Amino acid sequence: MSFSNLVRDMSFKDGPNNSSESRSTLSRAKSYTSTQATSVSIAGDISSQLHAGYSHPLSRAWQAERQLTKAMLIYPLFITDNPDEVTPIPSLPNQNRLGLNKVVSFLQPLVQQGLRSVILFGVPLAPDAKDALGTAADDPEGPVIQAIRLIRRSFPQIFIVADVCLCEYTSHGHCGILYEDGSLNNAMSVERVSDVALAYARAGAHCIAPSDMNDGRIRAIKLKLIEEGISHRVNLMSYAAKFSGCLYGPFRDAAGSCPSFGDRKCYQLPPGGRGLARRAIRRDIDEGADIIMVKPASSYLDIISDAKEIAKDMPVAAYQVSGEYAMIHAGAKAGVFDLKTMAFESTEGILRAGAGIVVSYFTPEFLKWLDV
Ligand SMILES: NCc1[nH]cc(CCC(=O)O)c1CC(=O)O
Ligand SMILES: [Zn+2]
Ligand SMILES: [Zn+2]
Repeated sequence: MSFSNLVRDMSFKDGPNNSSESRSTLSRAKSYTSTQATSVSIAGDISSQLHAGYSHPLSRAWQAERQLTKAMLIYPLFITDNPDEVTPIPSLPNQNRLGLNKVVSFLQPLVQQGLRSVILFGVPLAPDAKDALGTAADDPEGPVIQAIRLIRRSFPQIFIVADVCLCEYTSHGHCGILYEDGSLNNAMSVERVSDVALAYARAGAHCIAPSDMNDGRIRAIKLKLIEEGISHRVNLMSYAAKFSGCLYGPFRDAAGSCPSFGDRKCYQLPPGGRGLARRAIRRDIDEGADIIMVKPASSYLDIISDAKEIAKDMPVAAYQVSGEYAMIHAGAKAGVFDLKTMAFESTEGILRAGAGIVVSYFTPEFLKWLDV
């Protein structure tokens, strides 16, 4: 057995009960080494000793630059226009669509456990709710605007993020307004999206998070907030690096926002597009974003790390999206791993990459798990 193998072997005996055994094993290892490999210096021996850093849960926790805290979590909520509804979302285990009358009782226990922030998505269910312009998005009687008002009244300490997009409200399910040939009319979309953003901000949202991905939307929203005189109290979180891919399926189920034709590849980033992501991050900083978001999270840790490098003086958020959450649940159900362990491991990866804010469907669980 080589010296390094022998030492690695010893790593399983590092509990307090094994310390004397470990010491004697170490001296045996040393004498073995001194006859077999005299070139190993004492300095080499010292620098090879790392396990002291992870022999105790607290010294293990200290190895992380950033440890998950409740304040880092934003919890996604799906609000319907059907006031008494609480409907489980089949593809998103443990998540529900909520009607307005259910929001307060649903949030109450979570707020007590330390919930600090929610991100709101509207889910119009009424049969005539959708049209080509997504008119319902900023309906003053619509679920998002009503939920913003309600949550501000009921839980003044909660930081309310309003996702802004048209896809939940357009008849075609795309994230903007379309030309007749079905392609995205960027100019009209930006105009519409920024109007919706302004409506959410006026209603009292602390943070506007446009996920539509139209070019120039951050600047347009920022200018409208300034013009309105509310830019000092409304934070702008850009989904700057949002990749197209197959991880949004359960969300589109939940929000009823699946495009009726085509896909979103012409306005969300291609999964290999690291350079485009870096350009989008720089652009959105220039246009006035206050927080940069990367989405999805776990398959895009390099992008999170790029975001932290490019936006080093800003908070960076990561969205562990519906498909990632559903995958972890499926894996746990199949016995691949333990749910809680994997929820922590995936989130720690996201923090390690550079995020300081995590949008997570695990938020209610984390609020409990972080207490013990
Ligand atoms: N613009 C819609 C939107 N806003 C947030 C998500 C994804 C969230 C998730 O999957 O959890 C999506 C889906 C999409 O772009 O199709
Ligand atoms: Zn959208
Ligand atoms: Zn959206």
